[in-house]
Amino acid sequence: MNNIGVIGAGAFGTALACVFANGGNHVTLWGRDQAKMNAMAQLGVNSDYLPDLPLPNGLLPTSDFSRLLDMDAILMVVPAQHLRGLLAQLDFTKIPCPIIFCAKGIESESGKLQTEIGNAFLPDHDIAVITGPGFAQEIAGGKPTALTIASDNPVLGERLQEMLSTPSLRLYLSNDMRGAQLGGALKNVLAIACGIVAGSGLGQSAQAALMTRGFAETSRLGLAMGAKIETLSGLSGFGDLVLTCTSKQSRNFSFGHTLGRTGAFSTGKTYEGVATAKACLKLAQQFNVEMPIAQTVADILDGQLDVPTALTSLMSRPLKSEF
Ligand SMILES: NC(=O)C1=CN([C@@H]2O[C@H](COP(=O)(O)OP(=O)(O)OC[C@H]3O[C@@H](n4cnc5c(N)ncnc54)[C@H](OP(=O)(O)O)[C@@H]3O)[C@@H](O)[C@H]2O)C=CC1
Ligand SMILES: O=C(CO)COP(=O)(O)O
Repeated sequence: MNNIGVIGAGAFGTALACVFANGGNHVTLWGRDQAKMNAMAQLGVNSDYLPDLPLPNGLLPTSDFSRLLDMDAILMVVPAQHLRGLLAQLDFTKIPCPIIFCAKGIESESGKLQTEIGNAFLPDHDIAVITGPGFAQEIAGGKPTALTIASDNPVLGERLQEMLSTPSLRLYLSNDMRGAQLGGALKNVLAIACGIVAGSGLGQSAQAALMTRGFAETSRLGLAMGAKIETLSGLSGFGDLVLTCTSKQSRNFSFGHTLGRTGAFSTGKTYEGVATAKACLKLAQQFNVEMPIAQTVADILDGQLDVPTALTSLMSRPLKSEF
């Protein structure tokens, strides 16, 4: 039994907290809003994000950061654009345990990955990444899920894999944190694109084409940035792309679907692909890689392209060889 901390009490943080508690661990789930965390502790449910799932025994919701002093590992599960602000506020000097980054996004202003931001604030901490195909609702409900745990340090990676795997959550080990994060972040941009195509009624053939060419785009950027093709083709890349680009359970896909169907931009939920589309363009430029799908999504989101024009321009690009 381990002491596991989770920072970020949204859908995914709560789901991970549930699965670790159901696996027999002591879990402390930290959220920034005291009233919400008190209500969660009293009612035994996260009414805002996972209202249908009672919290298991062994899970302590709190807004008191000092409750995280004695953890074996802490998972950071706040949306990617808010990681920097949160790390600037929280003091980890008395918390020496490994920190695991779980958000799927790239910081739009800087083009930085979560671990790059993490390293800047926590240079002395061991760090790792958890990512891969899994919806919070299903994970929290104990449905079987396989995710990737990535760390540069193989000893740490194995220790965390052992510590955090449970009967319903199978963690596969990787030493490619960069590839794992890129795959998880870019699939959200592609899910918006696939949602637009589906919502516009263009058919599943177009969706398959977009997913495949989107994967080619992800691989081009990933390889240019030093990621491994095995990682990009694994759970954290191809696996999550398949899940997210084909399911209305995905917020990013649904965002795109509504946009394609009605022309309206949804608000009020975490749509990581929106900010990450912008970040992709920075990285594409920096690494001199062509990313026409990410560019098109970013242009639509910026209001520079309407959906019909965007689709025509993608289809009328110069003909080229597949590889
Ligand atoms: N949901 C899912 O199925 C999965 C999500 N992920 C990833 O996990 C990450 C988190 O997503 P998810 O939990 O679903 O998001 P949610 O929208 O469900 O929850 C967001 C959480 O972040 C907190 N938060 C928002 N803004 C800030 C801020 N400025 N500072 C501190 N905390 C903040 C919210 O707190 P408050 O309630 O107080 O606003 C809330 O606890 C994303 O990167 C997502 O891609 C990964 C796999 C699956
Ligand atoms: O990352 C996810 C599934 O693996 C969840 O996707 P959404 O953020 O689009 O809901």
